[in-house]
Amino acid sequence: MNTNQQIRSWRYAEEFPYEVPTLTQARQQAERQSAAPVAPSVASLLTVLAASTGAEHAVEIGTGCGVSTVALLLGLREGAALTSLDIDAAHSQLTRELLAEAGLDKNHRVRIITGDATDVLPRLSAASYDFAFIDAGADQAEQFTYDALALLSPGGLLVVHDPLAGGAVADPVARDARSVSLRRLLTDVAACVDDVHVSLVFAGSGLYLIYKK
Ligand SMILES: C[S@@+](CC[C@H](N)C(=O)[O-])C[C@H]1O[C@@H](n2cnc3c(N)ncnc32)[C@H](O)[C@@H]1O
Repeated sequence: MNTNQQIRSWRYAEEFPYEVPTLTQARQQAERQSAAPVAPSVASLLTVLAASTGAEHAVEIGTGCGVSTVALLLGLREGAALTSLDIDAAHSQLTRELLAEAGLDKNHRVRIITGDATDVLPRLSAASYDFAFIDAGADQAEQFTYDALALLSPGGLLVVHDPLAGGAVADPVARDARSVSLRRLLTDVAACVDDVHVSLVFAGSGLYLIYKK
């Protein structure tokens, strides 16, 4: 495939997903609050991954205004638990209201926690989650990834959003602290071949999938 065909195919894939009204509502709210939501391609992938892994205990870092939260709940089986963290109380509250309005908090055990993931993640039970999603910005992504890996039980899946920091990581001349930290994260985790399977996926802003053996 040449570069033009790749760009055309990427655009087609990005515009492909159909979103249910609750996701559209969450997306509009996120845009009003400037809490950049995951792209439709990422939301649809999260739903498929949450459903296909059969996850029972999921954790999300970076609730924002709930686009990824809704996408995860659409895929999680009935009765599954989702703990979602955000440092911003207004984002947490808007997401709680959205989930209640859509009835998405009825068939799952949902906890929306307001707090800094730096403090909250070490207090969650280690090796007790089978799905984790990180979308709380590039600055702390490296630390949150290792914290989230400690929360996963063997067989669990960790999904890190935007691991290429909007393209900076792939730019060989970018030497800023974020790009260096994310490149180190990608390569260090991938090198742990006895402990993980990894895949770098370019949907939306990109995803780093880490399966814990
Ligand atoms: C890009 S938004 C998340 C968007 C959301 N995943 C969605 O799809 O709608 C990033 C969120 O991470 C939160 N955040 C940033 N630093 C954090 C931290 N240290 N602990 C918890 N949340 C944090 C921000 O408040 C913001 O709501």
